[in-house]
Amino acid sequence: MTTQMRAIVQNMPKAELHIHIEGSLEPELIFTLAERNGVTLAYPSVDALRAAYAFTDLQSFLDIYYAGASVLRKEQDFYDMTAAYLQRAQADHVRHTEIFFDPQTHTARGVPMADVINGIHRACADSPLSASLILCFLRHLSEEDAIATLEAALPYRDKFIGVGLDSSEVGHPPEKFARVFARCRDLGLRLVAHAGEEGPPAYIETALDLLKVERIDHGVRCLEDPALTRRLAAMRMPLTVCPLSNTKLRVFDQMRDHNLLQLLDAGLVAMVNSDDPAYFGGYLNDNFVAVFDALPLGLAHAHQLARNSFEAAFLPAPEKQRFLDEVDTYFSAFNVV
Ligand code: HPA
Ligand SMILES: [Zn+2]
Repeated sequence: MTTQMRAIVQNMPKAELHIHIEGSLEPELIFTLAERNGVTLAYPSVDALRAAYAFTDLQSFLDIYYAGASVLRKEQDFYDMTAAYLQRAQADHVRHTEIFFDPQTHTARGVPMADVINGIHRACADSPLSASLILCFLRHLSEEDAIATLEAALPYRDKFIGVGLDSSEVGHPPEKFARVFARCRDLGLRLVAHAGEEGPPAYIETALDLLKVERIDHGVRCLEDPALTRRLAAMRMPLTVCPLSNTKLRVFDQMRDHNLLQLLDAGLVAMVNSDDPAYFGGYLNDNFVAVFDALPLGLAHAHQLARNSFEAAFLPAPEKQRFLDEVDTYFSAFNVV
């Protein structure tokens, strides 16, 4: 990528729609919080912890990700983690972000739901960024556990806009959560699910048909099924693609093997996200630079990715339009609108 192209992509207004807040916990903050809370870590130093970030698949990452999250105990811990992410996102010209959080990881350790949600929400309220929260159910746990988690979160219903589904995908298909997603739909919550990251295209189909999700997180394996790909394009179903995550977790061996360009060429509403930036080697602009360096993507693709990020956002129509206009105005300086 040229220096000019790099600057254009870094400075363009964008939305981030696939970021797990626990995945923004940097090793330095893990050690600070461990000390503050009297938690003993299995690693003697920041460098030793960082050295353990050598993943072979999703599960090998999740084991370390849940261990890192164990230092989060108090409302202020959740606040500090979220405030750090929001500051970093601002530096990457993120205008709007929809943040995933995994309450079961914390409530299982005895942290009150109130402290999880209030800490993350308070940091969002204190930030100049537009930010909303999406509560994710851990799919390796039971649907009963997800239902109990939803009930525990309902007193804070005004502090999150939707629900998602994450953690170990293979062996935990969307249909396992059909009833809790139906309940969330009745409550007026927005619905998303991780599907087609490590799992087969059939999981994308059941996420659409049985969970009735409005976005697919990852979804990169859809291209294995041409009929599904056409369906996703026709319904303008967004895919929240995470390039650095996909290479670190070996969904693709190398960035030059990533299918982002094929997804865009198929007419899919794909955009770039960071997933778990503290673990995968970078925040949103690092993902843009990595994928633009490896693939033949140009100015028109950058414009499309920025537009897609706002089109896919759960924002009221006037706000969404203002962001889309901001994107078009930004790119009009380069003659590609
Ligand atoms: O990429 C992911 N996939 C599934 N679960 C997750 N939890 C954090 N990141 C991920
Ligand atoms: Zn994810």
